[in-house]
Parts: sequence; structure tokens; C-alpha cells
Amino acid sequence: MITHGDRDPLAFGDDIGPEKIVFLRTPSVGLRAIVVIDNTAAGPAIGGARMAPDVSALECFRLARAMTLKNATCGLRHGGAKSVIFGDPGMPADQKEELIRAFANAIAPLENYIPGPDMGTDETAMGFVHDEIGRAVGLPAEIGGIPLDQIGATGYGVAIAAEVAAPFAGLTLEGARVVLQGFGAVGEHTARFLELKGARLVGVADITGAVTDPEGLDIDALARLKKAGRSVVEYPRGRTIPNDSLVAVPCDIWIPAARPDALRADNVGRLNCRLVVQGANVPVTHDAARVMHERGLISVPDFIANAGGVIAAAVEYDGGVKATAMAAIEEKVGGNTRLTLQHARERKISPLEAAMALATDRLTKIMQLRRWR
Ligand SMILES: NC(=O)C1=CN([C@@H]2O[C@H](COP(=O)(O)OP(=O)(O)OC[C@H]3O[C@@H](n4cnc5c(N)ncnc54)[C@H](OP(=O)(O)O)[C@@H]3O)[C@@H](O)[C@H]2O)C=CC1
Ligand SMILES: O=C(O)CCC(=O)C(=O)O
Repeated sequence: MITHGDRDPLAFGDDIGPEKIVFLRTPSVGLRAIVVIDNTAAGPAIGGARMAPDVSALECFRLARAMTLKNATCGLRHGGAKSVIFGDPGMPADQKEELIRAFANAIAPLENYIPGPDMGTDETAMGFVHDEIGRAVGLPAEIGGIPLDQIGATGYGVAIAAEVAAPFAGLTLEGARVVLQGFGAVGEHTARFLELKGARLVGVADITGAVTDPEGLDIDALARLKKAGRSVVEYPRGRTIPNDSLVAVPCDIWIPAARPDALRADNVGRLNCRLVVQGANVPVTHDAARVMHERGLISVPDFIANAGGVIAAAVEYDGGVKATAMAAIEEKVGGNTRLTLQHARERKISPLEAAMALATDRLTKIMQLRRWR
């Protein structure tokens, strides 16, 4: 098992992958990027392209592995990969387009990698990649895509996971208080779908800070602020708090929907909730997962809860439509959440252990079908 302490990219390998770790540079446009193709036993690997100033090979590998587990658990005909592009996603649009187009050309030879949107990239960026190399998912609807961020594919799945997990934590969604770290593509849609199921958003953070209101936050007002390029801390009511205090806001369901390692050994003890549903990728360290289990807190692992985006991406790749994608998300995310939490309860193991067993069992079967296993 790979540990979070590993820093040497060549030390990442285990029996599953990665197959390739590729460092890409195009100095004339300032492109620096990394692609990790973890495992392609099930088919060409799908995984998002993340743009942020402080990404790393380790982050990329951990995200690629999450995709391998996610895609296998969902029974998709795709392996797992991920890419990271060093850069400020808020850079001027023409500069970003140039960087994305350069990235597309740099990954052109990596035919087993199909990129999709992730933090810092979106449907438009995938449209540029597709224009350059004819290979990307999460495309704009105008060119036949299922724009997975716009329709909230992942947020829909996170809400389904929360609904299925709620009774395991002694909760119902009606009146449940929700806290969200991150109010981007995943966070905003998760809030909206959960509100439709009767839950109330009582805390939210973006990169600048956090705001809380036990009476409930107005999701439309928060969305208007973000659309205007402002922060949730400018929300006119409620109480603003520093980002690192969000973990302790009293609630029923705490949902990370931003960067890795949001919950760690040093802050997980401050959680004041009954259920954690992992909207982000790799938002919980193994230590933190163990502590949550010891405290009796139910946590739905990332590769179970946030598979909605890649399910939509796989449906799009097969030529399917939005309605098919939404039905598949409900069936696969709901089913895997139930299976994970039932196994965890029956076998007295943590949800992470149960989910890993489910994923590796399916992945082993997939790998056994291959010639080079
Ligand atoms: N998009 C998808 O379909 C999928 C995404 N995911 C995962 O979900 C997570 C979010 O992705 P997505 O919503 O697409 O990304 P976005 O870039 O759309 O949104 C990210 C949000 O997180 C906020 N944020 C960033 N850093 C911090 C921080 N340190 N503290 C609090 N908030 C922070 C951002 O703030 P600000 O607005 O100020 O920048 C923004 O609101 C990622 O882990 C991604 O890998 C998983 C499955 C699919
Ligand atoms: O390919 C995509 O953008 C969606 C899948 C993804 O990257 C993820 O689940 O993290």
C-alpha cells in the first residue's frame, strides 16, 4: 500500500500501477504538467486535468489511483489516470486557452489517456483539448458532450451517497444540517441537490474563508457571489470564520469538496458531525479515516461517493445522453454506497476498508482478463 509519505515518483509503484508517469514541458508557453496513467486493464483511462499553482507528482498519482478504484468499482470500461497542470486557474482567458491547447498537444501521444475537467479546468477547456486532439470528455453540450460540471453530475452522486448513508448514521436528510468545504462545480451542485432532498446548508468555505449560519445559507446568493468572482465570506448574513474552523462547525453531514487532505490526524478530532461524504478526491488521510471509524463516525470514501462525474464522462464517451448518465449515477453511486456501508457494518471494518475490498476485488477480476496481468 502506498503511503502519503512517499515523495519519489518512481517509488509509487505497486501491483496495480502506475503504468506511466509522464512529465511534460513546453517552455515557449510556460507549460509544466504531469500525467499519471495508473491502470488501463479495463480500457483507456479517464481522469480529470487539474490546474493549480502548487500541484505535485504525488498529488497526481494519488488522484490517478483514486480514478482506478472509482472506475473499477463502478464497472466502467475505463482505467484510471489523472493530470496536473502547474498554473493559476484564474489567469487571463487567452493565456489559459494557450496553455490548455499546449497541454492537449503534449498529451496527444498518450492515447490511453482521456482527460476530463477537474479543479481549475472546465467544459470549455475540454472543448479546446478536443479541438486539438479529438480526445476529451466532459465536453460542452454544443459539440455533443454531457457537460458534467454544468449539470452537476458529481454533486448529484454525492447527494445520492448522502441519502443512502444517512440511515447508517442515524440521520434522515429532511432537516439535516450540511457543511461544505468548497463551493465550485461539486460543492454548489451538492448543496442544491441536498436542499431538494430537505437538507439545509449551514456552513461553506472557499479558498478565502468560510461563512456559517445555523438558520441556513441562501445557495442562490452564494452562487451569485462566486459567479461575480467574489468569496463566500462576502455573504451578507451569517458569521465569517477562518477556513480552518470549518471543520468544527456543528452539523450532521460534513462534505469536503476541494483539495486533498482536508481531514487529517491533527484536525479530524474537531469534527462535530455524524456523517462525512467525500465529494473531493483524497480529502481524508488514512490516519483520519481510522480516527473517524474509531469514533463511530460514518464516512463514505471518495471513490464511492464522487463517481458521478466519471460515470457521466463514460456515458458521454459511449455516445449516451444526460438522462442515461443521471440514471447510471443513481444506480452505481447509490448501490456502491449501500454495499460499502453494509459490508463495513457486517464485517466490523471501516467503510474505507470495505470500499477498498470492493474495488480491489473488481480490479483483480478485470486484471485477470488481461494478457499482461
Ligand atoms: N468536477 C468533478 O466532476 C469532480 C470533482 N471531484 C473532486 O471534487 C473536488 C472539487 O472539484 P471541483 O468542484 O470540480 O473544483 P472547482 O475548482 O470547481 O471548485 C473548487 C472549490 O474549492 C475551493 N477551495 C480550494 N481550495 C480550498 C481550500 N483550501 N479551502 C476551502 N475551499 C477551497 C475553491 O475556492 P475558490 O472558489 O475560492 O477558488 C472552489 O470553491 C476536487 O477534489 C475534485 O478532484 C471529484 C469527482 C468529479
Ligand atoms: O474525467 C472527469 O473529469 C471526471 C472524473 C474525475 O476526474 C474524477 O472523478 O475526479
